[in-house]
Amino acid sequence: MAGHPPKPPKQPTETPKKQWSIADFEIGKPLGKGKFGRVYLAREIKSKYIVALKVIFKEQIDKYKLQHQLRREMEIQTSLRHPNVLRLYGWFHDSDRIFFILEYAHGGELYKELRKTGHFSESQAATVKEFIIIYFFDSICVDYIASLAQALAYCHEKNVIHRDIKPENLLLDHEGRLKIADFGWSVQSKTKRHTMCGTLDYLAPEMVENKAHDYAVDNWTLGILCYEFLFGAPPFEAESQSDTFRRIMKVDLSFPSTPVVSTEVKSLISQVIF
Ligand SMILES: Nc1ncnc2c1ncn2[C@@H]1O[C@H](COP(=O)(O)OP(=O)(O)OP(=O)(O)O)[C@@H](O)[C@H]1O
Repeated sequence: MAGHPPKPPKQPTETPKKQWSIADFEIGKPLGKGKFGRVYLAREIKSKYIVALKVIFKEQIDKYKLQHQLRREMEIQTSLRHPNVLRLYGWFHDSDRIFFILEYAHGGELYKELRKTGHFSESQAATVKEFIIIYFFDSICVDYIASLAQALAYCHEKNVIHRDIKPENLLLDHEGRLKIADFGWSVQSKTKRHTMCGTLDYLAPEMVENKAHDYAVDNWTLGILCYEFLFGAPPFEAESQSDTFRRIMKVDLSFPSTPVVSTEVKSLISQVIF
């Protein structure tokens, strides 16, 4: 079951209007556990295509009244097609569970990679030139920040705001390519939104204050992640949530003396986190 076929014979979506069921899959090892269910490695029996099957318990969804959020996640993630956005091929359900058929990210969480190394070198995170080119002039991406910037630019073009970009929601495929996952907090909207969501450390001031916000909140997070990739911790980390809140509101940004990071990159981060 383990392993990833280099050239899958057929993707689950290629059969039009197929009604999937659990009988179509062989279930393999557990890949992880989320708040509302578990994720398993799985293989579609007919095509032998390897996927990740996310199993969510309806009881939990009902309990926390998350039906709308889940439907939004399904609709948004199925509609997105970008090399750095994790594919949601389809979904199905039985009497008590909902199943998401997801692209399998063989490399797991970027978060674990970050925790292993402590921080990335500047060239791993992205060169300032590449970052600017990718984000503002839409050129080729070479690494994490650049990939993320490009994927976010794509989402924003489609009026999708992710709103919960953080290392835990970034997965890596078998080639180490970054994939944005977990569109549970995302919205598709041209107008400003009001819902407070996401993890405090990565939230923009307008989000922590529960004010109207738009795609700029994802760009803010890009700056936060760039900082975390380079220094190993997000810039406004504090002992308590209220201290983090205060630091975000003041944009209390400082750069540690080590690891050594170029002035250009520091200045870029300061500009993104304005
Ligand atoms: N497509 C995938 N490929 C490989 N591993 C995955 C995939 N999706 C999830 N995982 C693993 O399973 C874990 C749980 O994923 P899941 O999306 O359920 O949880 P989560 O990120 O905590 O989301 P939520 O906040 O919605 O509970 C992830 O942290 C990751 O390690």
